[in-house]
Amino acid sequence: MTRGLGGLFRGVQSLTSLPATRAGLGHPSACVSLRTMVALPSFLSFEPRDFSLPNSSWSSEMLRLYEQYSIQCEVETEGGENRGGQWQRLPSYNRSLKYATGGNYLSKIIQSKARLFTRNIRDPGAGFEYVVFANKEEKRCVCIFQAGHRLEGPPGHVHGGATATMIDTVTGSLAALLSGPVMTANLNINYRSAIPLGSTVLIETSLDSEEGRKKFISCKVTSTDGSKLHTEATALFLSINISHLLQGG
Ligand SMILES: CCCCCCCCCCCCCCCC(=O)SCCNC(=O)CCNC(=O)[C@H](O)C(C)(C)COP(=O)(O)OP(=O)(O)OC[C@H]1O[C@@H](n2cnc3c(N)ncnc32)[C@H](O)[C@@H]1OP(=O)(O)O
Repeated sequence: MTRGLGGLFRGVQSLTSLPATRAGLGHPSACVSLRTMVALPSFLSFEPRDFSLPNSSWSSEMLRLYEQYSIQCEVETEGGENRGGQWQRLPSYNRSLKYATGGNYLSKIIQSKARLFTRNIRDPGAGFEYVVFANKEEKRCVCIFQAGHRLEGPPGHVHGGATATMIDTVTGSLAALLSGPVMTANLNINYRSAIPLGSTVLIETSLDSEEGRKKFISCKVTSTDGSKLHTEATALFLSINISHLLQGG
């Protein structure tokens, strides 16, 4: 499931090799439990839901664009090599640590009730429906976003905070794809025209420049045909050591 995302969260992956106490598991026996859980027979194993796959709520426009980018995605050959397209679809679970463990158990143990903000509404179509495609070579991402009825701000339109959340998510995904664990240091947003609830929009983001631990990224939210500009933003992400978060951020 994490095919093609090998380098995505290098720093996070090292979590899996942390001693139990540093990984926040609290008790040394947690190491044993983790090993036990990994050894569970497959019929008992936990299969996480990848929320970035099509569901019944997706509009025809969302499906069309999903198809358009999917056919440009890399494919894994029988020999296990990645070949083909320049794009990759980023999987999306309801815990971000699942990216790093291929959807496995670690994230169930640490802060078991925590959920990724954008993926905590399970009712299809009610909240943030989106899929992110990344082009690592060109250092850019495209997100197809369909805003559900629970994201209302002004009547019939998307809440500015929901738009900001999506901008943070897509720019953050690009920054993490390029350099591992990051945190948003700065986000500047200009709202140009309101987004109708239920509509499908494109969130396009690209790397402007980098300087040491800093990644400067810009972002545009437009109608799917590009004719209407909804929002423009710039963001600064700083690479962090994962211990920054484990020690309380
Ligand atoms: C985490 C891994 C999970 C991966 C799974 C990903 C899953 C993928 C999908 C989800 C994607 C979602 C993405 C959401 C991302 C968030 O929403 S993160 C949450 C919101 N952000 C925060 O809470 C951050 C809070 N702030 C902090 O923790 C710290 O201030 C920071 C940002 C880590 C920086 O602290 P620091 O590392 O000590 O850096 P510091 O030494 O202060 O500054 C270093 C340099 O940056 C500059 N700088 C620092 N802050 C600023 C600023 N605000 N403005 C301008 N310059 C600044 C400094 O001036 C300095 O510059 P130089 O002097 O070197 O030229």
